[in-house]
Amino acid sequence: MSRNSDKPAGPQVLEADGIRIVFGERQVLGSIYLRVQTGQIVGLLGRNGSGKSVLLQTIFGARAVADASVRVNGRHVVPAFRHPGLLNYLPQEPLLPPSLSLVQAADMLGVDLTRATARFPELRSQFGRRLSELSGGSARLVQALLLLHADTAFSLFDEPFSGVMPVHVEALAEEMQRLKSHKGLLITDHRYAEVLPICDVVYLLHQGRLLKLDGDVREQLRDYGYLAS
Ligand SMILES: Nc1ncnc2c1ncn2[C@@H]1O[C@H](COP(=O)(O)OP(=O)(O)OP(=O)(O)O)[C@@H](O)[C@H]1O
Repeated sequence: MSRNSDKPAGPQVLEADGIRIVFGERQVLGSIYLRVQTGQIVGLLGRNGSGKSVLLQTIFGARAVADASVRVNGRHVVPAFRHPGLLNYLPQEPLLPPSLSLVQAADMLGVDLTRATARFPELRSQFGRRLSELSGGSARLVQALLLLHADTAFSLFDEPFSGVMPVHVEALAEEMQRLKSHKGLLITDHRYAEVLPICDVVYLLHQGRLLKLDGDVREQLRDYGYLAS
């Protein structure tokens, strides 16, 4: 992975707070403070509809929210996506144009496709195919790998494991752990059994509040009704 020479030498810290979102009568996000540092994988869990996607969209800058503060090393970066090399974001929906081949998609993101897929030999025969010609799970895997290997300080992943078969979920989780030395990752995914072991920090979004979980994370996830008791 090439690194931009103008990036700060030390760790970078992404912080978000002041994000308040109300839909109709319901406050989806209220009391939020989130911190991700380069070198960390941060997990964001929460029940369906708790606001995880909305939070990621807001941090990325795709959703304009009055008073939202997103900072990197204390510097205001709203909307964050406008800052070159700062962060990328995999939404729940497909991100890349389906007509692109894997080679073209990798070129567009400045990623070395051979290196990005080195641990996924099955993908090698598909380099010339369009994303639309891949299976749903393979297309999801390729997009997650390309964003992971792209030269940004942070990556935000909304359900990167969705539809990906178990053997590749494991390999993708390992790849995330390997690459976190280069960047900070914020991941939300209901595959908690795969997410928890790779996380340095786990947050739970519950009734508009973002709770940082310490100690017995699974017990707290049960207490808050995310896991069955
Ligand atoms: N444009 C909108 N208008 C009204 N309500 C919305 C809008 N966008 C999101 N919501 C509501 O905000 C809440 C949070 O949605 P969000 O997609 O962030 O949840 P989530 O935690 O990502 O859920 P899931 O785990 O199902 O993906 C939901 O109740 C959703 O219906």
